[in-house]
Amino acid sequence: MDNFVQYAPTEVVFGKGTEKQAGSEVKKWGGSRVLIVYGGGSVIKSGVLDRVKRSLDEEDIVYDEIGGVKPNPRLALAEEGVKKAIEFQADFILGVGGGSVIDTAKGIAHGTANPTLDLWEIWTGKIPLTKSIPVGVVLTIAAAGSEMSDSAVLTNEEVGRKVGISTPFNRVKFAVMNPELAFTVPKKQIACGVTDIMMHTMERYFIPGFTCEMTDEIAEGLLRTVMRNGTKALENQEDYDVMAEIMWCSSLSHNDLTSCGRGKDFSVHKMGQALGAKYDITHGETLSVLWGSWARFQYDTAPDRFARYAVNVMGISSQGKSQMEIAKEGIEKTEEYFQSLGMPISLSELGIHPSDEEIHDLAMNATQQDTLKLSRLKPLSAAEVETIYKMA
Ligand SMILES: NC(=O)c1ccc[n+]([C@@H]2O[C@H](COP(=O)([O-])OP(=O)(O)OC[C@H]3O[C@@H](n4cnc5c(N)ncnc54)[C@H](O)[C@@H]3O)[C@@H](O)[C@H]2O)c1
Repeated sequence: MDNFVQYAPTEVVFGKGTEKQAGSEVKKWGGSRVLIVYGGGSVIKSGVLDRVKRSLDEEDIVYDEIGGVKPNPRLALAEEGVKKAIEFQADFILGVGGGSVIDTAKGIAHGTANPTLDLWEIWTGKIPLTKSIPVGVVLTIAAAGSEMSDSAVLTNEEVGRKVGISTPFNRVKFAVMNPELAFTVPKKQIACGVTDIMMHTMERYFIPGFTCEMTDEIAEGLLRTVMRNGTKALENQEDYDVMAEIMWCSSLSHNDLTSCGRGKDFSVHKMGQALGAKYDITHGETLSVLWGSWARFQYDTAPDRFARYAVNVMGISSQGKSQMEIAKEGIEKTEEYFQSLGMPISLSELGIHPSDEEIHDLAMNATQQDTLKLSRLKPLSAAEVETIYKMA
């Protein structure tokens, strides 16, 4: 087991009706002037935004708001939010929505605390982030895990890049999670969410060289739970217990519990972000499209790890088979599971047929111009990443 620090400071307020506690949570964490951030209107239609506002009123907390966050959230809207927050003298940012809203809220908080600095320069690491203002979240979809993660992802449309920033300042103060709020999530988004939750766990699992029994058992249990309930949610998404399991998996998959003693990789995410920035594809789809090709390209470097996954997560029988055979079956069964959710496992299923030049650009983008070796299984150069894109 490698040395590690486990830091997951977010207060989780989980269960039915908990959005009514948003106001008291904001007050508890010192907020008195709040900028509410939300997306395309589902929170208006469902009435959740009104309930959240009422709970702020009850605590005499004043607020302003910014809506219109889109999936693959844009830097430009976060910058608009920073302006609004500064004008309003906001001391707290409250995101009501999913990963796109939460990441925008995090961006607005960082920009508001650093009004003289350029947000994109902070985002890309050119300027170190040394302070922010507090963020709270009312989650409406189980997927990204941003409600407990140390990361946030924004797309800069001007330069065509989708970039994530990891920092302790991205840990939100509280996350209100009422699974009932996710009953209205479209089926495609539920499937994308389950895929993303799986990938957050798998990107911490396929790292060879460490013995981490407890961490492995948690990860394998999480994967089995989210897969079982993912299938059930597509049959009946208004089953509270099913949605509750998925929502809790979403947070645990990305609060670093499953990296303890092993760390994380996130190469599939990096390759997926390059795809998301270029083609504006839903995040979960970028992952289901790439994972099988990523795994086939390098499972021979850690067949024991892939075989363990195949047996313990995908339920493959090991009898009479070599580790390589078991590992390969595990990859195939994972792709079959993605397909059972209606997720694509190749780019062509999304109608995307990139040219060689476009694939080269994607690989250069994902590897930061071939300066970043992706993957902790086999450090992948830009040329190898190109091969994986071609396989996908
Ligand atoms: N910060 C992180 O740790 C992290 C991790 C993974 C992914 N991400 C990023 O998060 C984004 C994806 O976030 P997401 O998967 O949570 O989805 P999302 O926030 O993009 O939302 C997906 C869609 O579902 C809709 N929606 C949300 N809640 C709804 C509800 N209750 N009813 C009806 N519709 C609803 C949204 O309006 C949107 O159209 C991507 O940009 C991805 O790169 C961030």
